[in-house]
Amino acid sequence: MVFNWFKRNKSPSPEEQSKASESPVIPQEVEEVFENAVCEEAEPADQSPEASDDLSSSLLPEPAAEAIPDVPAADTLPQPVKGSVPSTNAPKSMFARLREGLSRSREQFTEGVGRLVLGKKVIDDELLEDLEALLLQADLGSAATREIMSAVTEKVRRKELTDPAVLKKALRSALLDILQPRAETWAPEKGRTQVLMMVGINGAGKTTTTGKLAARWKAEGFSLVLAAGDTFRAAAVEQLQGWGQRVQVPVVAQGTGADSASVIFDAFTAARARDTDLLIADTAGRLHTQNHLMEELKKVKRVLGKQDPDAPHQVWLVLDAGTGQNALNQAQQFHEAIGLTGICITKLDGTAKGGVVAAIAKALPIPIRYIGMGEQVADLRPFDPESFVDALFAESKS
Ligand SMILES: Nc1nc2c(ncn2[C@@H]2O[C@H](COP(=O)(O)OP(=O)(O)OP(=O)(O)O)[C@@H](O)[C@H]2O)c(=O)[nH]1
Repeated sequence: MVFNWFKRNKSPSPEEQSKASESPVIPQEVEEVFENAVCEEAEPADQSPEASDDLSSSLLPEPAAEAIPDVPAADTLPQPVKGSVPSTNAPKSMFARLREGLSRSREQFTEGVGRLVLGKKVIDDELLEDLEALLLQADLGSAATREIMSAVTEKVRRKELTDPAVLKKALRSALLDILQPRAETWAPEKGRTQVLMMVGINGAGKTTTTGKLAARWKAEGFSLVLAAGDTFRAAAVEQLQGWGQRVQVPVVAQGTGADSASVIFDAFTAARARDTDLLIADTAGRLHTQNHLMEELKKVKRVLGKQDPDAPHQVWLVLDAGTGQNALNQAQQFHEAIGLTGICITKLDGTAKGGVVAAIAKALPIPIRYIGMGEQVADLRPFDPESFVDALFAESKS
């Protein structure tokens, strides 16, 4: 029976299980769980009182009521751009979407620069001061602002930049210098089960990003399992199950209040047993200032490490761009606590604070993996500095 395995194995904690054996023996039931889980149609949930207890641990249950966006084919998704391929090579609709998504940030930043230079004949100290204030207002943060200002000021001093009308070009290039070192794509590999842990504060977009990534990689031919490690918010489990249903990816879940490390540990055991390429583990939202909750994340890491010393292979922080400079604090503190290997910046579509991407890129040596600018699967795009900057500096009307 699909739903019984986790119940029968609830008693030993992950730590106890891993003590028992370095390479855990995979019970036959796990195989059965997967055989059932990967079927095209999920079994209808048994509503009897007896069965309802078993439903606390489940794979591919009923879809969540919440609407999950349609999953497009892999070749229609925005692809990572390697090297410095000009972004103008990207399909127009995708660039248009990016440009549209960044419209509020563009108004704040680029159009702000346009207003500053309007009618100016020379780049003087007053203009440079106003520019500095504008960069800070656009949430670029002090370190990125300093770097951009020193690049611009140096060009002005050397008389390489005299015309206010070409200031945007200099800004574009300085911004690109900050962003380019953070563009590093990552994708699952065939041949070993990797774990990607998603972390972040409440509502940043962890569950949604987990679902979108699963849709992308499933469409690219990878096998996946999702772990509903957010055992705190009941709706998060349903939300992830809805994504699992939609993209036909098994979801390992237990009831609300279950031990998150245990859920993720079980999911990893099951994923390894089936040679699944990737386990994506969603986790509960937590403030970077809540030490006990940060300890919980460390426990998840520890427990996974007992099955595979390299696990979790990736730990990605999901940041809501709208939190502006606070996103920078979140990134710094999550990185200090658990060591991040990637950042996803969501909700760029709803904010004028897109400059925070530069603030994060400058402050932390962590790749920015994906940016989100909408609810659809295709709105989560691999981070490509060239097209990001192009979209930010695009003319409003074209
Ligand atoms: N506009 C927009 N909305 C987004 C984006 N990414 C996520 N969202 C929305 O943000 C809301 C919160 O997303 P969730 O994925 O539930 O966030 P979470 O981090 O899992 O939340 P907790 O479980 O409470 O910690 C949802 O309504 C998402 O649809 C984005 O890039 N743009």
